[in-house]
Amino acid sequence: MSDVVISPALEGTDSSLSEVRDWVTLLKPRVISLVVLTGAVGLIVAPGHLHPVLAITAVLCIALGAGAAGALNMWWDRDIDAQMRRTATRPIPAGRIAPDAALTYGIVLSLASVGILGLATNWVAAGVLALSIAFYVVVYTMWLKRRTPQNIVIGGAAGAFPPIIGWAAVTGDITLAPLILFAIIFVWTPPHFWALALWAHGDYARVKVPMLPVTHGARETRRQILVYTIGLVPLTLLPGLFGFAGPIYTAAASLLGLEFLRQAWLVWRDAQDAEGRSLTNDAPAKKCFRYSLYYLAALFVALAADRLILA
Ligand code: HEM
Ligand SMILES: CC(C)=CCC/C(C)=C/CC/C(C)=C/COP(=O)(O)OP(=O)(O)O
Repeated sequence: MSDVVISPALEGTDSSLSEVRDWVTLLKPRVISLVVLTGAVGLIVAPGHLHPVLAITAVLCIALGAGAAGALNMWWDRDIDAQMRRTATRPIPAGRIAPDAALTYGIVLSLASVGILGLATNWVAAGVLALSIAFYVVVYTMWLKRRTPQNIVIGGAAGAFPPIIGWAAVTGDITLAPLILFAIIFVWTPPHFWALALWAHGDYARVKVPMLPVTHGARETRRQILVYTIGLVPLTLLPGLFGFAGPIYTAAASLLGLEFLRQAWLVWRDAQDAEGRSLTNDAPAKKCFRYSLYYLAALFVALAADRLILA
């Protein structure tokens, strides 16, 4: 067996690489990917034309703004993140990034994303980006998250703004169509998050964050997931009914919606003990959470495909 000798120069590269990785982690890159997709689709389906360079700049600003909001969320939540298994290794609780540095980073990136978007497109889009950052950081993270189980119902609006931002970047205004896209993400968020909270509730209970499964139990959470999903599916048919999406989107929304209903139904029907706790290690809830991500991505891709193919 040969010993691997790492030269000091390579060690340096290694540590600066992991430092870069930590700064990227602060932006919650995996969550951002779906935010970027919904924002980009808002931009694609909006009537009118934006120069490709400006369109790419707008999408990058949405990503940067959402990432900055994620960094500010992690700065504020560093105390509870340190105590939750899922979040304890994040850069701030693990001591790899100083809280003050993360705060500065989040503020600078927020200002930069809003400023650049305003200069590159218009101040309606930039204003909605600023609003969504404020909604996620102030309304959800600082105010509602630790106070009420309705935290993600109200605070979830933050993540529903990106299609409006994309649309407004092209048109400079906000009409019924982007508001419907907002409503779809708004109603999608509770089943998305509560499916995860069903099996992560131990973490939330430990840090006294009043997520629905902690305050109202697993059975009520399953019921709410089903109720919101039943509300969501007809909402996703509105783009077709209002004439800004065609048959590709409507067919996709129907099929994807039926599967989401089936997943939510299986969560509701999951084998439970007397208190409604899962006897299957929350297998249906885990599947439903994963499906929620696939669902929203596929729905928005179908909307864009409809517009690009049938245009
Ligand atoms: C207040 C509303 C929301 C809450 C509380 C929430 C919560 C969560 C949580 C706790 C996770 C687990 C992964 C992690 O540790 O980061 C997660 C994953 C995810 N969320 Fe949400 N979410 C919300 C809204 C959204 C929205 C609006 C989107 C995009 C449109 C989104 C996209 C995603 C994606 C893509 C993942 C998977 C990340 C991965 O693969 O690790 N979420 N969400
Ligand atoms: C344009 C813009 C600002 C978009 C961002 C909006 C957005 C996607 C918000 C929700 C994302 C999310 C992972 C929330 C969870 O926060 P949490 O604190 O409950 O989760 P955690 O415990 O994993 O930190």
